[in-house]
Amino acid sequence: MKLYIPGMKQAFFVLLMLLLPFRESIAREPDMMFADLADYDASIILDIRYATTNNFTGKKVYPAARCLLRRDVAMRLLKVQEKLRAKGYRLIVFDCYRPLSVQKHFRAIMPDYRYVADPAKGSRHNRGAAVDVSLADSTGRPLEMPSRYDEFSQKASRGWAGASATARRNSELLETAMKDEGFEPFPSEWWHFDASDWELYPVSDFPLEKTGGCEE
Ligand SMILES: C[C@@H](N)C(=O)N[C@H](C)C(=O)O
Ligand SMILES: [Zn+2]
Repeated sequence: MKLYIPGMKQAFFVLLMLLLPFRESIAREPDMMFADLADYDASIILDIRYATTNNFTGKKVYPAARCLLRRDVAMRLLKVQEKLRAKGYRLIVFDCYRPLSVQKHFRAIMPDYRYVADPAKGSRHNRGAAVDVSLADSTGRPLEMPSRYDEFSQKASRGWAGASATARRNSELLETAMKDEGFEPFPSEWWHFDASDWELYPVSDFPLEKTGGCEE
């Protein structure tokens, strides 16, 4: 026996139409998971300064020297490393995901938007969508750059005219490699790069634990 309900076909069609945009939004949903870079590539040099006293605060701020990034952002950074290694270079990573509470602490010490983002808006680091990086040669020796990391002065600005030719060439090499994989250079800091789709990711404040804790 065939069951026939009047208007059934039309109702099915309307339901389908209602569900289509929902399906599209699922397809566009970004990957919110965090990845620990060390789980993927041991050739990237981790020099997580905020896990040491060698940073602009003079204090150890992170309990662990880890680079956590949104998974897709981490995959892009791995591609940068792969391409650089083929040319005889390696990435040095200074900072990745940074909890919002740490951003507030930094901002209290350095209240200048050119060097520390406003925690009211959230840094792209707080979203797991920014990295502070430099370059080393294949043996791990850091390359000359226009300034020290977190040197909050005009020396850190991209295209600073006072940089040596070598430092300029090295920072341009880094910039090109990062841009090629979808990272945007930050004008006042040669080391800082934002994932171009950073807006997709929410600001987070989970602590950087010694292990685990890779979720929002
Ligand atoms: C603090 C410095 N390393 C940095 O990452 N600055 C940018 C602007 C930020 O806070 O997002
Ligand atoms: Zn940064």
